[in-house]
Amino acid sequence: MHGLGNDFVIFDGREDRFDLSPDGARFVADRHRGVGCDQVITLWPSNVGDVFMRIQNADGSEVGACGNATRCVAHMMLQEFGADKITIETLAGLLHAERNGQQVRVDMGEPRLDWDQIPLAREMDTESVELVVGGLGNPVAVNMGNPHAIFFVDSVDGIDLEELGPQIETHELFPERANVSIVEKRGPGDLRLRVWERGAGITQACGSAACAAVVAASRRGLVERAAAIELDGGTLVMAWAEDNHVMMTGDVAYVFAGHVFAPFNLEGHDDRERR
Ligand SMILES: N[C@@H](CCC[C@H](N)C(=O)O)C(=O)O
Repeated sequence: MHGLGNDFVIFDGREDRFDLSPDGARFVADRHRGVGCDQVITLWPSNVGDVFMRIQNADGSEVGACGNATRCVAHMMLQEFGADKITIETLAGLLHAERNGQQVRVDMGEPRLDWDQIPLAREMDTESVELVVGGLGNPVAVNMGNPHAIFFVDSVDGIDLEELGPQIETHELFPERANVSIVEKRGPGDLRLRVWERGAGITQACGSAACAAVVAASRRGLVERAAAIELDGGTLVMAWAEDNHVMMTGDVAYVFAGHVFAPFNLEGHDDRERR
């Protein structure tokens, strides 16, 4: 599936508890050798929600949050259960999702804003982080179940995110690395966002980055706790509600790729050569 072009391979491991190693996830996500995706998602049974969603980045790392995959999995489960609401457990907590017409709305939970919750390497104001890399400086840091650095710029065009993204992702200030966003205010309640994702690189969209962006822009007084966020792959409607929860609404899409799996041994080995 994909959410605004941020694409996923989703394994249903609810019955056999299918478990993919970091190497296996890297292989599946590889766009040349494997199927190719930004994140690999595995569904497991949950004791507290309708389903547990495991998230592995294209580099094999396991993470706590993925907004776009949450919408996709929510849509699958809403269809399967014939329900209007669903709960999804992740490493970061229990998320609630519901139908919103053809779209899915997810309560992405509460942002964490203290320096040691991001986490940063040392104490500082997360609304103005002491960091300058290339032409980018003073990001807002937000944790949405995963760490985000949000840089506000006059124009997102012409910024070399391929060059600066990895430098910031792996900067010593972020002991767990960081997702890196550049945000331009295009109008009242209208933000343009480009993202370099931790463990995946440039993606067409990042739901948790959109959450972090509406929180960061609100803290800086650029929006009034709500925004339409325009990503490379489409638009997400975001709100940071008065109860401190971040609400995300957007599209999902199915990509039927079952036949692509046939040549692969999913333990992480490509056995096409033997066939
Ligand atoms: N694409 C996701 C975020 C996936 C995880 C992220 N790369 C991380 O390492 O934290 C989204 O839509 O939120």
